[in-house]
Amino acid sequence: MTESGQKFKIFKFLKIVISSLLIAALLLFTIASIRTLSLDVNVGLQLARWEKTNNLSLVIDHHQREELLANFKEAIRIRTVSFSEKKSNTTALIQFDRLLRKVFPTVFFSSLVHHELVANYSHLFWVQGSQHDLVPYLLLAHIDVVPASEADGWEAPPFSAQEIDGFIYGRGTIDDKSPVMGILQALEYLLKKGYAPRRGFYIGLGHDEEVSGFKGALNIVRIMKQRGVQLSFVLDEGLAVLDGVISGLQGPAALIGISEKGSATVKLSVSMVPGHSSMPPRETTIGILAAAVKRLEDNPMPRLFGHGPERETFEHLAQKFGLPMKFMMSNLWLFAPLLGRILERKPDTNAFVRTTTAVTMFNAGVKVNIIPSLAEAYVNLRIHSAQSLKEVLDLIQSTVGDQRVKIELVDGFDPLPVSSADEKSFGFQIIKKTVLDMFPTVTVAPGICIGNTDSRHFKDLTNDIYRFAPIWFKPGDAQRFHGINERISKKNYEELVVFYFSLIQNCDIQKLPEPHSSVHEL
Ligand SMILES: N[C@@H](Cc1ccccc1)C(=O)O
Ligand SMILES: CCCCCC(=O)O
Ligand SMILES: [Zn+2]
Ligand SMILES: [Zn+2]
Repeated sequence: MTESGQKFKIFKFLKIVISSLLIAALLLFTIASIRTLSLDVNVGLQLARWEKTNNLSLVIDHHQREELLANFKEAIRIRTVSFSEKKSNTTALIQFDRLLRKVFPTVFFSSLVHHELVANYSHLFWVQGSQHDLVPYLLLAHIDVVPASEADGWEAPPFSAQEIDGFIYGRGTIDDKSPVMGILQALEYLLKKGYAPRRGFYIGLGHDEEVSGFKGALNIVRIMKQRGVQLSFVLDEGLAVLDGVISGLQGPAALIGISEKGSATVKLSVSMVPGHSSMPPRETTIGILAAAVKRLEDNPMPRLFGHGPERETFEHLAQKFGLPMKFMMSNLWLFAPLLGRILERKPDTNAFVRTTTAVTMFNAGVKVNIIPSLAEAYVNLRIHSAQSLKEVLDLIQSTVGDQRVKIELVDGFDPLPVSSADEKSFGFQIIKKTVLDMFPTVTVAPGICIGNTDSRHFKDLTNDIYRFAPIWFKPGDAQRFHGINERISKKNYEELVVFYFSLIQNCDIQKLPEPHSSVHEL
């Protein structure tokens, strides 16, 4: 072959190689832009700036992981105890404010974030979104904790944040400082990475949730109402990931609270003329009140299992039970009464069955040789969604059945409205997606929050209030709530940070995809 013939052949070969490379490059670019476009539609702009990820270790290094745990421990050590509506540890609340400013500088100095103190010790953050037509949401948590005494049997001092077997022990580790610190830590990392939300959102941190929220949360609501704020949804503390807690349930279940029980705190009192204990009446004030309290405990409120949002919970979870429970849960129309009798056997599942009655305080007597002039007891009830506050008070009246016992309602409210949880429910689906992205084996179901939260104050600002944090509860862990040895594993705390880290990004979605697609494709 002549030299020119060879050159021509080489030229032709090169031409083919270059054009195929160009076609391949074009093809790759097209695929990548379709994927980015589709993901962009689903998860917002930040992909353009940096890859969205659920994996914290892709975002932070080992040193930062140590740092986030140190920040959390420091928060636990500050004794932000609420004793009563009138008595809080304000020094600790001020210390806590200083801690937040110290460990989350990017949050406090970002031009995207507006921070204000509310009622001196609560915090309201507004994180501006680039797309003003997207309705904002609220992440809610509380700084205050209930009292704790090491003498009650703690394995580690309740404000030490001591590590034992990978768990951080302390009051507030689950209720509610892990969400407080988890939300802000997630935002700190997002802002540091150059993330800017499309959908604006609020972060509310109340300082008196454990004693009603009338100063913190209620003032945050007042400010929001003054500014005409409407919310897409609220996510507050509440239910969790239950793993082995509901007997017979195969695998962990993330229950997202779509309502919460009502509450009533009732004061019972008996008074009579005091006297010398050497000449006692047949019954003293203590005896009369004790008998009344005993009648309340011996006559629990009626079983209402299946008449509230718990119905949806068990219908969602039915497939995760073995027979016969699966059959029974799929036919609650027939088996609800029987299931109620099964679930009422344990305190944490009895709370799904009825209005619960807890005698929590009993005070009487001043001296061993004086007939007590006054005996007082407080009863705390959490009202099932199918009952009203008035019905409960009437039942207490009839059960006590003794004119000598004075009955007073200290504070109370009806069960809360039920939030949406269908495939069109933005907040529910975003929370569900975020949970499933992190814990693919978990079953997500709507649930009734058996305790009460600050979120109830926000019911005029949104129809959709959810009570959930991805805190992992094994059997017995529910007793740590307001109990002894409250704790969270280091791993679970990091998961909380990732959860909020992902949730904030997932909320940038313009709108939910059509219902036919699985939640995972959001
Ligand atoms: N969250 C606490 C305190 C509280 C009680 C009642 C109403 C509101 C808040 C609880 O559920 O016990
Ligand atoms: C049990 C779920 C909510 C409890 C709220 C609290 O005790 O702070
Ligand atoms: Zn609490
Ligand atoms: Zn709480």
